[in-house]
Amino acid sequence: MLDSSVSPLSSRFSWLDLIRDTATIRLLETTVLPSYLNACRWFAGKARPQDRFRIAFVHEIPFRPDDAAPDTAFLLIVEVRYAEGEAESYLLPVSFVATDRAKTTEIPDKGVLTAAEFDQKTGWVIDAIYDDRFRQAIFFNIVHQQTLNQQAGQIVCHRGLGLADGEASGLIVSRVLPVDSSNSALVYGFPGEKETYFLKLYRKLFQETNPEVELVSFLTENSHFSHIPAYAGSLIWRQKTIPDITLGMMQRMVDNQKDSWSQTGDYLNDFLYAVPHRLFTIREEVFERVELLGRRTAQLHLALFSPESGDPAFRPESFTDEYREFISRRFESLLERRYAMLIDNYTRLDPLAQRLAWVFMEAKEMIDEFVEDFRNRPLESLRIRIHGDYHLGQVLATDDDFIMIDFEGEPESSIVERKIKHSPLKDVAGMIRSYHYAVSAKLFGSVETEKIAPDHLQRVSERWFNLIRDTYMNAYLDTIGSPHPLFKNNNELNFLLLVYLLEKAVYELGYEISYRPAWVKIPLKGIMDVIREIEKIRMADPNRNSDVPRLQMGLLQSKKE
Ligand SMILES: Nc1ncnc2c1ncn2[C@@H]1O[C@H](COP(=O)(O)OP(=O)(O)O)[C@@H](O)[C@H]1O
Ligand SMILES: O=P(O)(O)O[C@H]1O[C@H](CO)[C@@H](O[C@H]2O[C@H](CO)[C@@H](O)[C@H](O)[C@H]2O)[C@H](O)[C@H]1O
Repeated sequence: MLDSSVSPLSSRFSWLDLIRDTATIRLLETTVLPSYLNACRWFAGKARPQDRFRIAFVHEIPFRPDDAAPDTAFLLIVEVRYAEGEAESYLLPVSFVATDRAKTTEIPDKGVLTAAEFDQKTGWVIDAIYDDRFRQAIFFNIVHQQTLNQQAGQIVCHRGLGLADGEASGLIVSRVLPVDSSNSALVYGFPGEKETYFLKLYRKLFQETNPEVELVSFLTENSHFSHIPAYAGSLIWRQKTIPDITLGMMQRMVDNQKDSWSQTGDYLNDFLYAVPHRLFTIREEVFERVELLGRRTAQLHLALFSPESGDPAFRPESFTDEYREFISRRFESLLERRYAMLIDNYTRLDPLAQRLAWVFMEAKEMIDEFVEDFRNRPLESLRIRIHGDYHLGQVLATDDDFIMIDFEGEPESSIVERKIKHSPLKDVAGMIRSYHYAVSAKLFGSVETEKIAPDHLQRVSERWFNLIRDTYMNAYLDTIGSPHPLFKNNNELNFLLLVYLLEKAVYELGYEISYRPAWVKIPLKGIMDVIREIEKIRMADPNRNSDVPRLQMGLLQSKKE
């Protein structure tokens, strides 16, 4: 599998001296890393013109001495500079696997950086996640809470409550989880038993503790919340003068068959098959699952609502002027970008999406007025830390329950933005949008319904969605209990839910124009539902500004209607 005809990178130094080997570092920066990173799924800079790859720091993670000779992996902190915009830093652990060892190690092609020769020893420089010695070393360091001194600061390993005392002292086996995502996942287990630990190695690094570590450790150690995989530890790069940088986090491994997006898709199949027969079927089991997710979501928010917390990061806050100004500005700028994207891509949209796009553009003034209302209206509900990127794909379905994962926040937001407290209704809106996606994607993307008129499909999916949304929402609110300081009253609750639903659907619109043009109508329909509600609120308000035009719903009719 490893191609021995590739001409190797050659150094007179030994691998252990990589930090001093400036010529090899240079060569890696100029010839190896650009092509390697651009082929990695987790490298987010592929679409940006790149200026330079620089190995900004090298940390050493010695292996445990299972060999006669000491050996080590290096954590490369690779800084990528672009023609425009901010530079980014990525974590790339590397190890050197000599030719004889390579024969007995399973290394996928995508894990090989280059063939190499160090001090006359030939072999391969690989992404160290594919080297069991590295995986073992990381696990050992977390279990034993090691601190490893480096040229720049320290690598500090923290052990969490999810790693039971004594449990991890025996032999452990490990592998790389074959999920291609924005990070890398390593899993660990005891021989002959189910895998027990899941370690996420973050690839894109931020100068701040990753919000995921803050939330998961708080939920495990402070709230004892059992519907996340318990926090088992983390890997931190600590320096005196700048905030901690999180390199990895370990949690308990969850035995799951699929995530809730796939599970909801399965449930929707029954519904889909009945549509051509003009039957409307939802099994009771589906309502029970949706109700359970509503309850679990509320329990998550109750676990994050911590008025007594000594930690200011988790203390509830009010809707300050700053917060409202920040959200309003971010929203206005998002709207501008989305209108521009729609205009640029209008001709690529299908007729239904085009009609929806028209109504959205015609409603601009009404939406502006709604955002302005959010900016100025007094609000007495509270804001807390939330999941931040909550949708069906972030909830694993176990046999009879749910486990929530991926607390990193919105991928497009900066790390500081991801730590801002919001109303938990932002998460609720994320899940509601996800149910809307699930039914729309199923009905509009399946052969069973391809001959059915889009307007009819729209009505059928709306019926399913309304029932599911209400089931989820009722279970959520029942569990939160009323009155609750998180939500001042029903008026505020309904208003805030509309704000976050609109924001989420407008965000999704950009994602779909860029990645799945056939799905653009899904967020546009979500936007439509919200602006209909806004219109109702306006009409009921005697002080409304009558200059703002009414919603042009007539534009939604297809010609034959
Ligand atoms: N604790 C866990 N136990 C088992 N599988 C998990 C666990 N956490 C995540 N996964 C699996 O790994 C995938 C990626 O995890 P996620 O947290 O979403 O990482 P990323 O931020 O890289 O998308 C998930 O979709 C899920 O299949
Ligand atoms: O999970 P990510 O953090 O990568 O989120 C991005 O991709 C999601 C798609 O995978 C996208 O989510 C949208 O599509 C989902 C179905 O594929 C749906 O369940 C979500 O409700 C919808 O928002 C997400 O917006 C994007 O940030």
